[in-house]
Parts: sequence; C-alpha cells; structure tokens
Amino acid sequence: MKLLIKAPAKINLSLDVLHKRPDGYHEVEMVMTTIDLADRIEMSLLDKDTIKINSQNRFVPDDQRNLAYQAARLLKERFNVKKGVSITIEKTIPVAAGLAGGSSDAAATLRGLNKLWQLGLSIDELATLGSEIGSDVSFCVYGGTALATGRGEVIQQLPAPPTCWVVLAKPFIGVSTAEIYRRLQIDGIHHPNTKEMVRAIEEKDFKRVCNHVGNVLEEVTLDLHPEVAQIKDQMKRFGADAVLMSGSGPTVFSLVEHDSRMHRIYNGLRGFCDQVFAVRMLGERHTIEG
Ligand SMILES: C[C@@](CO)(OP(=O)(O)O)[C@H](O)COP(=O)(O)OP(=O)(O)OC[C@H]1O[C@@H](n2ccc(N)nc2=O)[C@H](O)[C@@H]1O
Ligand SMILES: Nc1ncnc2c1ncn2[C@@H]1O[C@H](COP(=O)(O)OP(=O)(O)O)[C@@H](O)[C@H]1O
Repeated sequence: MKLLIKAPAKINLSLDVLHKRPDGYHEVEMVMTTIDLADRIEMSLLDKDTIKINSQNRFVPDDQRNLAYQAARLLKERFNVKKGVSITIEKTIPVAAGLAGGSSDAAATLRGLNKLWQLGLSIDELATLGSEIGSDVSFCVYGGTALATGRGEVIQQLPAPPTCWVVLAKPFIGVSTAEIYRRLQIDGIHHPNTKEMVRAIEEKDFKRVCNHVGNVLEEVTLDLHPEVAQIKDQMKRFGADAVLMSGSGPTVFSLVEHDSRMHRIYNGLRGFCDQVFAVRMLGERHTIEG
C-alpha cells in the first residue's frame, strides 16, 4: 500500500516573543498560515520492521535526524507498531529557511502513517504527538491559519486571510532557529499587535493585515545577515503591500494584491536570490488525510 501526501510550508504573518521560559523555550504569540508551496511525501508499507528515508536533496538528512523519521519512530514506539515504512521526500520547500519544511514533513508523516498503519488517532491526538517532535509540528498537523501560543504548540484556528499573492525570496544562506532565539534580547522588543492581526484576518481586511505584519526575530537575523534587509528593500521598491521575514528567516515574503506587482517583484528578485516563489495562501485548515 502506498500513500502520497502534500506537506505545505508556513509563513508567520506575525511573531511575538513574550518571555523566556524556565525550560529554555520562548513563550510566543504567532499568527501562522500555510501556503501553496509543498513537499511531496510518498509512504509505502514495508514488510521489514524498519523506517527508511529517501531524499534527493543533499541538505535533507536520511537518518534519525530527519523529522519525518522522528515522527514515524514516535508512532512506532508509542503504539507498538511492528510494521515498517519507506518514506520518500520530494523537497520543494527551501531547507532551514523559516518555512517549517521539516516540521511539515513530520506532520504529513503523522497524518499518513495514521492511515497506513490504521492507528485511528484523531487530528488533535496527532497534533499533541507532533509537539514532542518540534514546536511548529502541531500547527503543521492542522494546517490552515491559526494563532499559535505556548512555545508554538497551542493552536487556535482562524478563518482564511484575505486573498492575495505571497512572493517568497530566500537568499543563499541558512539560519539556525536555535541561534536566533538565543541572540534575541527580550528587553526593548517592539511587539507586534497580535490581536489587531487576528481581527484583520477575521474581518478579511487586507490593508489592516498589511499594517500589522511584524516579527521580533527579524532584527536578530537582519543583524547577522544584511542581505535579508536588501531583499526587504527591493520588495518594497517593487511595490509590495507588506514585507516581512518568515520565522527565524532568512526567507522574506511580501503580500501583494495585484497580479502586475506580483510579477514585478517575482521577476525583480529572480537572479538576485537563491529561490523565488509566487504562491497563494491555502487559507482554511486542509481536509486531513488521516
Ligand atoms: C521560529 C519558528 C516560528 O514559526 O519557526 P522556524 O523559523 O524554525 O520555521 C518556530 O518558533 C520554531 O519552531 P521549531 O523549528 O519547530 O523549533 P524547535 O525545533 O521546537 O526548537 C528549535 C530551537 O529553537 C528554540 N525555540 C523554539 C521555539 C520556541 N518557542 N522557543 C525557542 O526558544 C529552542 O530552544 C530550540 O533550541
Ligand atoms: N524533512 C526535513 N526537511 C528539511 N530539513 C530537515 C528535515 N528533517 C530534518 N531536517 C533538518 O532540520 C533543519 C531545519 O530545517 P527546516 O525545517 O527546513 O527549517 P526551519 O526550521 O527554518 O523551518 C535542517 O537544517 C535539516 O538538517
């Protein structure tokens, strides 16, 4: 038996850090949404009791470091599964880019194996298991649009944001999420207004969404990598309605209402950046396969 599942990337429309917790994580408030940029995960049952990871992408580990491997191992151990699986990851989401590619692969693996191994778990149970793998995995299990709190694993669904283009540009650098959080100076943070962002989404008010994008990690990554600021400036110059770095970066995205400006930004950034994409948001929570 074989299963093919899409694992979409996310962007953070707003990302606030409230404080550092005793467990070393940061208490966050994030508005996240999935976009139509996805890895394809193929899973097939193996007779042998083993987890096999295949990927052509040289940046993707093919052993226990892979988050999809960790998802499969977690289910195997927790539910005493004696079957094996071969997982092939066709990577489209840039790696270490602030787009939760690895987390989404793990979430897709949880959803897929729930079906393939006939575990009968609910979506909420899968999301809770996901939080053991990484802070972003719970959100990725649900997809759609949500307010994420706690260390990112407490999910409150939101309606679809107003329709627009999302143009993403990733410079030729990778960023370590752990390092960016470590360098963040909590005092003196300029906090985005999360409540206003949520309201703007609920009211489908595109201008208001654009006015309230904000990410407190942006300054930290910008300090380390000035090329991220250059991309932001270029997107603004080409007419983006809003420009922000996603997650810990280094990917920058712009929100754009009009097709002509989307083309201008997309064409203007190609050649200057490693990878550039123009996509739509997926909006509501996707129908889950498992
Ligand atoms: C910044 C964000 C925004 O969505 O995304 P990315 O840039 O990674 O896509 C997330 O908070 C990243 O989530 P994720 O990548 O799953 O993080 P984890 O694996 O749980 O943790 C990686 C490292 O980041 C730190 N970390 C993570 C989440 C959090 N709320 N506080 C933290 O301090 C942890 O200390 C850990 O060392
Ligand atoms: N399935 C996977 N896809 C991509 N990276 C993975 C995967 N599993 C583990 N990783 C590791 O996780 C790190 C962060 O990757 P990724 O999830 O793409 O970035 P981010 O946390 O910035 O969204 C990478 O450096 C990579 O070594």
